[in-house]
Amino acid sequence: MASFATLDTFAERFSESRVLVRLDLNSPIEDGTVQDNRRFERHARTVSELADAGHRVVCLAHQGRPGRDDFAHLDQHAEVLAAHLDGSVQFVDDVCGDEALAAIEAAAPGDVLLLDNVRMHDDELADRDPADHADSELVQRLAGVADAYVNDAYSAAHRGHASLVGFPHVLPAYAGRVMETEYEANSAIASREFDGTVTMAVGGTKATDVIQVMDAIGDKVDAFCLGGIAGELFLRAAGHPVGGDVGDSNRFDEQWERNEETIRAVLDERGDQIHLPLDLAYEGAYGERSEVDLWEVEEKVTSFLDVGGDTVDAYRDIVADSEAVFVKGALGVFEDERFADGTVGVLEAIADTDCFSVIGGGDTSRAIEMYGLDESAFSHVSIAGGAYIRALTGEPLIAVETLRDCRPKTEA
Ligand SMILES: Nc1ncnc2c1ncn2[C@@H]1O[C@H](COP(=O)(O)OP(=O)(O)O)[C@@H](O)[C@H]1O
Ligand SMILES: O=C(OP(=O)(O)O)[C@H](O)COP(=O)(O)O
Repeated sequence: MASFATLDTFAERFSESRVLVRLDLNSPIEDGTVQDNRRFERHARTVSELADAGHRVVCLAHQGRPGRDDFAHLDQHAEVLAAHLDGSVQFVDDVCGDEALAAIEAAAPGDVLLLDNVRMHDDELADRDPADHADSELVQRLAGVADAYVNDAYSAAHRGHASLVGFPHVLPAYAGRVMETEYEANSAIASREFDGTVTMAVGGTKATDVIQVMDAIGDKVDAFCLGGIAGELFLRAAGHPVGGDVGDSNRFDEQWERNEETIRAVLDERGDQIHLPLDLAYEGAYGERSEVDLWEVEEKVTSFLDVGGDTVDAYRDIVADSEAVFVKGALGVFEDERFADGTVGVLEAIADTDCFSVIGGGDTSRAIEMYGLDESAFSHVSIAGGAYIRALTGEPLIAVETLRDCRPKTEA
């Protein structure tokens, strides 16, 4: 059991408090617009529970990574979050400066504030252990105007960043409803045994997250079906001239350098479990979806945006024969209908069987409503990606560990 304190005990101890609530609102941004997704809807339940009880709710969250094109302020996030609440959300254009402190001090019972992207403050991503993060300016200044801290950001709980691990050392700390339910669901899955084939479809952009735990998950998974960035990186290790950056792309070479050794080792040891794309899809000269057989690729000159039709058929067959299927990340750029075949093909194949299934990846679950699939066809739709696959290996999540280790003494 997690044995962290939850909002049940928070409610017994605090009234009309100033509470810092760490959410994970990290979202896709298309043409400059933040896309609504399950993270807003689920975190809104935690925020509503606290605001309705009369607490002053001060939300902290991040968006993207510095230097990436999805690194952004959180003004739009405040609007999207407000749309899921009965009341409004005041965006504060500051992380922990005087403006932020003044806004927190001026908040009235039931108010909801969202501070700016915590990754805009250098302390957030500094390479420190949790106790040192607790001494940082970011944590000290905000803790000085707050009564308690709630961590609801399960999907970022694998990161040891200041706003995730610093506050429990200096404030009474509780798990929010999303943290509690995702933790329970994913821990239960980790301890479950399956008799038949267990398959994991792996895609998305954060190949590093999955590659780093693939060896550990490999003992539980019989078949990996690879697509997205990870698929191409494994193809590169297998000797194909793909898996590198072309044009403006900056997803491949950096992840290849960080993970080449691990990818080669995993391929060597677990080659029989790994299914790689047989063909790939790209945008043709007239904007149409075009496909190329893997063996015909002599040089990568354009970005591949999906797995090809033969691959989709092969992966569908594997899913159809599976007793459990886990999805981590989309197999292609499903937001563009032309490149949704891989992602949607696998999701449809899962929905057509009665296998146990978990769909994870910050963005991937959006494909469920975008393509008219029924959420009830899946056993669990997680709003986490990297955190959920780590949980499947049984590896601890640092922010969960910190909540547990710093559990308020009155509730031990
Ligand atoms: N070949 C690809 N090239 C670029 N982006 C891709 C590719 N395949 C999948 N994606 C993107 O990956 C995202 C899925 O991300 P997500 O499920 O959150 O996993 P991750 O957290 O690993 O990025 C989607 O937005 C999709 O557009
Ligand atoms: O979206 C997230 O993770 P996910 O894509 O693995 O679900 C979290 O917000 C963590 O973000 P990060 O991977 O930039 O640290």
